[in-house]
This record gives sequence, C-alpha cells and structure tokens, in this order.
Amino acid sequence: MESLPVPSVQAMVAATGGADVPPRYLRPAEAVAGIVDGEGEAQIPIIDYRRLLLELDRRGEESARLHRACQEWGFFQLINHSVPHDVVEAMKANIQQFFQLPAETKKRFAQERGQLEGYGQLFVVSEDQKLDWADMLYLYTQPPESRNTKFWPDQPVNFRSTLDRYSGAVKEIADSLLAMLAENLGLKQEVIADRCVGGVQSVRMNYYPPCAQADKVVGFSPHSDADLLTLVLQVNHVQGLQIKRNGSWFPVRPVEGALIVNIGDIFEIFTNGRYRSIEHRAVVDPKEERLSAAAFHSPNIHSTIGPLKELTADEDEAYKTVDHENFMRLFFATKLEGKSFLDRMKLK
Ligand SMILES: O=C(O)CCC(=O)C(=O)O
Ligand SMILES: [Fe+2]
Repeated sequence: MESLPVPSVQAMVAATGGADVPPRYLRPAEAVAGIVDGEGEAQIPIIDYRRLLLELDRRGEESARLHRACQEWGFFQLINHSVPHDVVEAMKANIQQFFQLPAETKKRFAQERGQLEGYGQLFVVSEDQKLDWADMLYLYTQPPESRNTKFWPDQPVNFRSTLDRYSGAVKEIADSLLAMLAENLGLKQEVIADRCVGGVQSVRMNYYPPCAQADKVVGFSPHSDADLLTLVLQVNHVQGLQIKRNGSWFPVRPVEGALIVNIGDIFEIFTNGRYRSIEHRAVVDPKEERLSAAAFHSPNIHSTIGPLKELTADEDEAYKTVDHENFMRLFFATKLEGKSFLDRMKLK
C-alpha cells in the first residue's frame, strides 16, 4: 500500500509566494462550485457528551438526538467531551509546531515506498490526477503495537507523548459513542464493541497552505471516510470543512472546544445502510493556513467487514463482505472520489 510521492505544497508556496498554481492543482470550475452559504441557516447538530453519559433515564433525550443526528446528518459536533483541555491545547500546538519546522526536518518523517504512514500525501495513484492543496502527516496510533515510531516526529519534543495521550482519550470516546450508536440501532453494545477490542486507530494531520487562487483548488477532495467513526479536531481558527447535503456543499462552523464526529463507510456497511457515511471535503483559505487532525476508528484487524448478521435476519445484505486487510488495501489503492469506493462495495 502506498501513494505516489508528490511535492510539499507548503514548500512550494514558500518558494514561489503561492501566486502561481501549477496545473496539477487547478480544478474545473464545477469542482469547486456549489457552496451553500449556510449563514444563518441550520448548523450540524450539537451533541452533549456529558449528557449522553448520564444515568439511563436522563440521557434518553440526548441519545434520541444522537440517533437523529446520525440518521439525518451523519455528522455532529460533540461538546463537553472527555479529552482534557490541556491535552487538546497541547495537541493543537504540537501539530502547528510540527508543520512550522524546516522542510528538511519534516522530511525525516517522510513516507517511504510501500508505506502509507509518515509525512507526505495519500491517494495519489496516477501521475495525471488532480492533486489536493495540502500536506499531511499520517500515523497509526492504536493498538500501541501498530505504532511505527520512526514516523512519529521527535520535534516538537512533546509531540509523541501528546499524541499518545490525545489518541488514547479520543479512542475512549469513539468506543463509547460506538456502543451508544449500537444501542440506538437495537443492537447489543458488544456487537460493535467486541470488534473494537484492539481496534485500529490512525490519525491524519492535515496542513492546508493558503492559496491566492483558493477558489480554483481543493484542500481535500470529496470523500467519505473508510472507518467506523471519525473524530476531527479543528487545529486553528480557519474554517474549511464542508459536507454534502441534498446535493450541495454545506460549510461546517466548528463550535469552540467541540470535536466534529462523522459516520464512516464501515459503519454504513456494518449496519447495512441504516446510518450512512457522508461525503465531505475541505476548501482552502486565500490568506491563512488551515490545520485539522482526523482520528479514524476501525474494528480490529481480525474483524471481517460486512453487514452485521444481527441486522440482516429479515433483509438482503446490501454490501459485500471482505476481510479487513483487503478492505483497506482496496481503499488506499483508489483515488478519492466521493463515495465511489463504497459504491464498489455494494451488492447490486
Ligand atoms: O480538514 C478537515 O476538516 C477534514 C479532514 C478530513 O476529512 C479527513 O482527514 O478525512
Ligand atoms: Fe474525511
């Protein structure tokens, strides 16, 4: 599994001032159009984690809101979550400090042939595909034995310990949310929880440099995430995440302190389409850099990826069943194009 090497966009902007955008990054007008200015309009649902953890009779209402958020949006903002404030702040600072390091230092953690992890870019499968206006650092964080510390920056000095604490706290939230989602679908918690014992977590830190022609490039191509559940941290104040809703792009306005949570493809497959993964993308700002960090949560490597038998007793399976490794191999071998990967997992 690998992605073709591409230049660092950050280094390119630093060298050229960023006024010139190479053709490989320029998108056709229709690819960047269609933004709904959601000003004053609906916002993605806000779910209160503290309320979800209350005793059963009192958390019912919030749990029902969670169910509606998953069904109708596939995205929500989680407030009052349990990642300690100092850990969140340290994570944000460390990610910003990493991308501010000299290019030569960052290159020490560059992706290598045949590997996905490290500093670089993902999903580049051909020399002539359009590229995203971004650099990223991708690391496996859980289970601990999957960590490849070679790619874990040793600068800034606290980066490793911060990511260790942050990813552990986020995994706990993902596990407990997954248990609640299972219950909301009439499943025993264990049905999903058992598959997440030793579950895989990876973190993708995104750096989107400013672009003088921001309306002609895309920071992160439209895609759905391949996992069960993603928890995204907005690292600085610049917005850019958009979700596809009723055919239009809908900007997400992050609430201070919230984590943005979304349903991934594996959850859609597990539940035979009861909750769906939602296509999203990131746009870039003309003047300011933008940073985000997405934590992806998948079952453990022994779990097969297919509709859960507990849900398909009285209905046809709508998705194929494949083993975990093959599922990930197929995902990383394709260019990100909306939900086209998931479409190929569907049984016609
Ligand atoms: O930059 C963002 O807000 C979203 C990033 C994202 O979608 C991803 O890393 O999968
Ligand atoms: Fe994503």
